[in-house]
Amino acid sequence: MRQPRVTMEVGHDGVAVITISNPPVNALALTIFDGLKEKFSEAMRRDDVKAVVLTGDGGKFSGGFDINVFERVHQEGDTSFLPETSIAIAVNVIEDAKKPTVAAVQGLALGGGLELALASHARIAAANTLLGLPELTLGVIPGSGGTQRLPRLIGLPKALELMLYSKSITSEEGKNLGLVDAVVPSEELLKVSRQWALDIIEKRKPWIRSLHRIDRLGPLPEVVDIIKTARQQAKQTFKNLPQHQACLDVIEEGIIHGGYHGLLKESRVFKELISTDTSKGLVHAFFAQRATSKVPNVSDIGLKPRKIKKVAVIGGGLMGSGIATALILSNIYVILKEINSEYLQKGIKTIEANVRGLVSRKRLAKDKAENALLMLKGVLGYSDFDNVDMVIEAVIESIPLKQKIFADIEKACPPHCILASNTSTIDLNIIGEKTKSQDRIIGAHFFSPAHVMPLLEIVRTEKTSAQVILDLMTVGKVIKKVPVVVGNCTGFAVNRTFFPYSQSAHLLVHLGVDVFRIDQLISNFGLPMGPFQLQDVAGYGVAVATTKEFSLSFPDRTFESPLVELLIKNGRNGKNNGKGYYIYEKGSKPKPDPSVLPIIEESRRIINIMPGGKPVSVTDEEIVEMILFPVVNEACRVLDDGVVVRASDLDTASILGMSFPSYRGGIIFWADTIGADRVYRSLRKWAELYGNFFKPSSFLEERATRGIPLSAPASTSSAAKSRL
Ligand SMILES: C[C@H](O)CC(=O)SCCNC(=O)CCNC(=O)[C@H](O)C(C)(C)COP(=O)(O)OP(=O)(O)OC[C@H]1O[C@@H](n2cnc3c(N)ncnc32)[C@H](O)[C@@H]1OP(=O)(O)O
Repeated sequence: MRQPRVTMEVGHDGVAVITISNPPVNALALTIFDGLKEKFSEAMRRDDVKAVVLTGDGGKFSGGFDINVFERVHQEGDTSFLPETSIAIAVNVIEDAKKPTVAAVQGLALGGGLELALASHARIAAANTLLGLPELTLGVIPGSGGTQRLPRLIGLPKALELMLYSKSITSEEGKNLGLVDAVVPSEELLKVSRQWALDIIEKRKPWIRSLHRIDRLGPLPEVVDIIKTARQQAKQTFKNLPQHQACLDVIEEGIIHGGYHGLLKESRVFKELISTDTSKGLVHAFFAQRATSKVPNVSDIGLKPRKIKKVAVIGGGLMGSGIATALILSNIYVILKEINSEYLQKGIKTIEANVRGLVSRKRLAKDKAENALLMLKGVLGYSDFDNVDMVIEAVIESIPLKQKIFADIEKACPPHCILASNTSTIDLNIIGEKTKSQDRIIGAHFFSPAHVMPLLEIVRTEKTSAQVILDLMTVGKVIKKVPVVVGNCTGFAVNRTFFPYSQSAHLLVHLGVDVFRIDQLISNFGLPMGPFQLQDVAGYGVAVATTKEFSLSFPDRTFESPLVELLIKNGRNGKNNGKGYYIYEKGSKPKPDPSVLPIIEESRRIINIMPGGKPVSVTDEEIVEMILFPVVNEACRVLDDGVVVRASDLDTASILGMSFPSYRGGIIFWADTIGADRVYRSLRKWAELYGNFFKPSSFLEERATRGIPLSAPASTSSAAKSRL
C-alpha cells in the first residue's frame, strides 16, 4: 500500500501545485500535515514560486482528518500527539503565508479537507463536488478553523445548518452561497486555479483571508439571537450530545471576541470532545458500518458483482411497495406482482405516494420522481419474469404460500436469477424446500418503511452461493442501504437480538412498573421511542405474531404477556385506530392515555408475579438495564451461534435496524463500556429474583468470568460455533 504523501510540482508559470495523496479519500494522516508544512515552506522559500495551488490526488480533494487517529486517541487515552492544525497549519502555513493559495477542489472536500480549502485565499471547484463539515457526526466539532471561517464566508444561518446537521452541499450550491469562487469542468480545474492564483498576485483578483472577514456575519444582536434559537433547537433535536452546544459556544466566542479567539477556543474544545464517550461511540459506529462490506469468502475471493437491472417484487403491501420504491429511486426497473388488480392498484398507489412524499418533503426533485415512477410496471402473472435478474418475495408470513411462490418463480425466472425473500422470521431452507435452487435462495430482510430505513439484513443459508450474496450486497449499496450479512435463524440478527426488548418491558410492567415511566426512560437513554409506543406504532398484530414465533423457538426465555390481547379486546389497536397505550390525534404528539391503566391492572392480576402482591421498587437506571441487559444477553447468543461475521456487525445492525443510539456505538459496544461482568452479575441477580427470563447465557458468563470483552473475536471463546 502506498504511504500518505504530499508532493509539489512547480510550473514555468511560477505556480507550485501541492498535492495531497492518501487513497482512497486522501484522509489527512499525521504525516500529511508534516508534508504540507514542508512543501509550503519550500514554496515560500523558492524564488521561482509566486503562488500555490492546493489539490488532492485521484479526483478527490480530501475526506478530512484521518479518523484512524481518533481511534488511536480513544485507545491510548492521549491527545498530546494531535497536530495543532488550526493555528499552525490553517493560519500560519496557508492563510497568513506571504504567497497566495488557491484550493483546486474536486470529488469531495469534507471536514479538515474543506477547512484547508477555507483557509486558502480562493476556492475553485469541479462540478458536483461534495462539500461539508460532518465532524459533529463523529462527536467533535470542526477543528481546523471551520467553525470560524464557514460563517464568515456564507453567513451564520446557513453555516449553522451545515455544521449542526452535518449537511453536505454540491459545488454549485457552494458557488451560490459564496463558499466557492468558481465552478468549472474537472478537466479545467488546475488551469483555472493556476490562473486565479496568478491573478491574485497581479491584484486582478482579491487576496482574501476569510478569518478576517465580517461582512457576512450581520449585526451582533441579530447574531446572538440566531445562536440562542439554534441552542434551543439543538437541545431538543440532539438530546444527550455535547458537541452541538459546544460548536455553538465556539462560534459565538469568535463572533463576539474575534476569529482568532474563536480558533483558540475551537482547538481546546476539539481536544476535549475527541476524548468523550460520545466520540468513542460514533467513531466506532463509523468504522463498524464500513466493516460490514468485508465478508470472508465472499468479498475477498475475487468475485465481481453481476449487474442487476430488473427486479420483480412479489406483493404490493407495505413492505413490497417500500422495497419497490427503494429500487426505482435508484434506477432499477421493477415488476410489481400482485394477485388481483385491486391489490395491484393499491400497491402502485402506495409507491406513488412514497415517491411524491419525498418530493413534498424536498428530498427528491420532481423530475427525478417522475423518472423513477416510469421504472415501475404492475403485473398479475409471471410472464414478465423471464428476464428478471432478481425476485424479492414480500408476501404475508405463510410457509405454504412462500413455498408455492418459490416453486413457481424457479420455473418462471431465468437460471441466473436471484430468488430472495423478505421474510422476517421463516427459515429460508423451509421456504426453498420445494425447489432445486438452494444456491440462489437468500433473505433480503428490509425494515419498515423499506424506502426509508437504512438497514438491509442479508440472510444466507449454508447453500447460498458467494456470488448471490455479493450481488445482493451490491444491490443493497446501489439502493443506498447498509447491507449486513447474517446467518439463518429465528428472527435473524436484529429481531432475534431485540425480541427480549419488548418482553422485558412487559415483564417490568407486570412487576408493577409504570408503562409511561419505562417509555420515558428508554427515550431519555436515546432510542426514538419507548417499547410501548413502539408497539403502538408497529401494530399489535406484529407483537402477537412475533411473540408466538419466539416463544416456540426459545421457550426457556420468553415472557408471555396477555396485555396486548387485552388491549385488542378493549377496542385498542395502537396507532392504527388512534388508541393504544397512547392517544394518537392528527397534528399532535401522542399523549399517554390514563384510561389504559385499568387494562394493565387486569393483566397484572392474570399474571400475578409481583413479589408479595406489591409493585417492585426499582431505580430509573435499573429499569433501563432490566430492559437492555436481556437484549445484550441475546446478542451474546447471536455471537455465540456465529449468526454475524463480527460483533461490530451487530452494532451496525442495532443502530440502523432498531435505532439504538449511534453515539453509544451499538449494542455490543455499549455493553462493553459497561463491562461484561456487570451485565452478567445483574442478570444473575434478576434471574434469582424474577426467573429464567434473565438467566445469563453461557457466552456472557464465560466472557465475564474470563474478563474478555464481548466484542472480542469468537476464537477467544472456548465454545465458539459458526454459521457463516
Ligand atoms: C480537524 C477536522 O475538523 C476533523 C475532521 O476532519 S474529522 C473527519 C471529517 N470527515 C468525515 O467525517 C468524512 C468521513 N468519510 C465519509 O463520510 C465517507 O467515507 C466518504 C464520503 C468520504 C466516502 O464515502 P464512500 O465513497 O462511500 O467510501 P467509504 O467506504 O465510506 O470510505 C472508503 C474508505 O475510506 C475510509 N475513510 C473515509 N473517510 C476517512 C477519513 N476521514 N479518515 C480515515 N479513513 C477514511 C473508510 O474507512 C473506508 O475505508 P475501508 O475501505 O478500509 O473500509
